[in-house]
Amino acid sequence: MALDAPTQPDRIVLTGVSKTFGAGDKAAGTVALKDVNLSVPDGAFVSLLGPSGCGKTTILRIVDGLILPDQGRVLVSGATPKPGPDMGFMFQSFRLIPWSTVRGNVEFALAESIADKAERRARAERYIHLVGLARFIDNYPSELSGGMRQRVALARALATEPDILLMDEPFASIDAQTRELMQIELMRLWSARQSVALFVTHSVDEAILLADQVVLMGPRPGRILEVIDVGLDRPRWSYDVRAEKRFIELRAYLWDRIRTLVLIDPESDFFGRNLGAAD
Ligand SMILES: Nc1ncnc2c1ncn2[C@@H]1O[C@H](COP(=O)(O)OP(=O)(O)OP(=O)(O)O)[C@@H](O)[C@H]1O
Repeated sequence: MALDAPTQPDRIVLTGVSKTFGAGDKAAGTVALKDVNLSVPDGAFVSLLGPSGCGKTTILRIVDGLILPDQGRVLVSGATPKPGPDMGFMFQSFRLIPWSTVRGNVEFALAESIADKAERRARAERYIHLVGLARFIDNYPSELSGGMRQRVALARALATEPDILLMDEPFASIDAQTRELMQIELMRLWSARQSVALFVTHSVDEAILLADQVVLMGPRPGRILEVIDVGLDRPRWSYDVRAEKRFIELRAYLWDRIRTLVLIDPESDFFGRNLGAAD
């Protein structure tokens, strides 16, 4: 993927990556990724968009080193990826420590990277405040709503201030108003640090709003169909980006592509439906 500054080194590189789950002697398995090539330059924010089951999460898990590809090569910062404090991730199945408070959950994530207790506490408080949970800092996860728990997980992922952020639908169960505020906070943090972000979302608007590039993925077997440069000015919170002609065109284009992909996927619940036709 070329950015405005072509001299930027690629921070994440996937070359010919394929992954099949559950392939055994008898079972053929599920092909999650097929020959995926992706290069993410330093400082880029990339959204992964595509129908359910197209392999978006699998890409994140391969990039963070939690699963290995069957074929192909993955390089993160020039080396084989492995989880560590330079990588922050927030997955759909984020797990909070139930017997620990909001503060305790975020501080725990910092245990490895910040030795000084006071510094760790200050950092945790800063991010808990940032996700709007200052009033709930001493509450336990069971005392929070689903969206609030998701915000704790977000604070935990951001607090380590990682060079690479891997986020799997981090705002999925957050209410619409809070989600907009969280998007702005994420953009602010990302632009201050210029870390690399790989962001999975089902929201076309969110994908465009946040990213430098939108990677459109196709249904099974998971492939990258297109990489689109968003090309909207930053900072995007300083103007009504959704009213821009470019935003409206991109949204219409991506919606049309995704709708078509869902309707032609035989494994989709909406396969073959004539959506939009009058009854
Ligand atoms: N651990 C696993 N074992 C078996 N199959 C798996 C596993 N993980 C993923 N898959 C399958 O691989 C395919 C890709 O899954 P993945 O979660 O990457 O898709 P996705 O695009 O993130 O989906 P969604 O948008 O619904 O979260 C799917 O068919 C899924 O069922």
